[in-house]
Order: sequence, then structure tokens, then C-alpha cells
Amino acid sequence: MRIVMGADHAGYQLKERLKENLIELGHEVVDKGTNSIESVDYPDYAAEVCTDITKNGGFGILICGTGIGMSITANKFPGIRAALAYDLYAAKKARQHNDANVLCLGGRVLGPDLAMEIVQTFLNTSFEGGRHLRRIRKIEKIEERNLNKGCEA
Ligand SMILES: O=C(CO)[C@H](O)[C@H](O)[C@H](O)COP(=O)(O)O
Repeated sequence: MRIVMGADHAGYQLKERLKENLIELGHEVVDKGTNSIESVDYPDYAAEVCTDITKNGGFGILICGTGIGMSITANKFPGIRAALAYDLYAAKKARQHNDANVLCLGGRVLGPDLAMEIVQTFLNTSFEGGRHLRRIRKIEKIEERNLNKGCEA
């Protein structure tokens, strides 16, 4: 799978660890930074990752201290459905019910082993469609409506 990763300073170490594991598993990983623990701003990395997967496809993984800032930012991008997951159940439902294309993680919340299990659950779970697709369509309509409003303003 093509996986685009991004993190701020609080997610950097977890990103490195997950990246190594994902490459070992044979995934194509695109790393949008950051590349150290020097303080940076998470919206810059969320924007890089979301722009890339919107253009080129694949899944995104975004990591900050809690994952909250990353998820708030990622969900501003049309077509992005970003899910914050701290456990396997949320990771599974994010794919089955929400067809999430970005997973947000908290580098200050999760240990690396649980984080990797969450990532694998997310990547290995398919969207169920059916009633869930109807709800995704409604999200898309809301997005469209808000984009059009933005143009009029
Ligand atoms: O956005 C966040 C909280 O929702 C992230 O956890 C950031 O990583 C965090 O705010 C960074 O905090 P710091 O005090 O600047 O290291």
C-alpha cells in the first residue's frame, strides 16, 4: 500500500518507528517530515500529507502529541476523512463505517507496539459500504455546500 506519513516534533519518534515497520512489511512509505524533535507546527505537516493523498491516493498517517491537532487540520481538506484512534476498535470502525483515509495517532498517548497494532488494523480493514456509504455521501454533500458558500463570500 502507498502510505504518506507526517508528524510534528511530538510525533516524530513514533513516526520513525512506524515507518521502519511499514517498510519492513513491504509498504511504499512517503515521509513528509518532520525530521527531528525540534518544535514545529502540526498544521504544516497535515497539509502536506492531505494534499499528497488527495492528488496521488493512498492512506495518510498523521502523528502529533495527542493526534487531535492533526485530525482537526486534516478534516478541513475536502475528500479527507481523518480518524483519531487510540484503540483497535476505533481503528477498525474508522475503516468499516467511515471509510477513513487518514489515521491520526497521539505520540504522547500510545506506546509503539499498540500504535503499530492500530495502524495494521486500520490498513487491513475494508469499508463495509451499504448504509455507511449513504452517510459518507451526506458528508460529501455538506462539504460541497460549504465549498460553494465559501466561493460566494
Ligand atoms: O495539537 C496537538 C494537541 O492537539 C498536538 O498534540 C501537538 O503536538 C502539541 O500541541 C504540541 O505541544 P508542544 O507543547 O508545542 O510540544
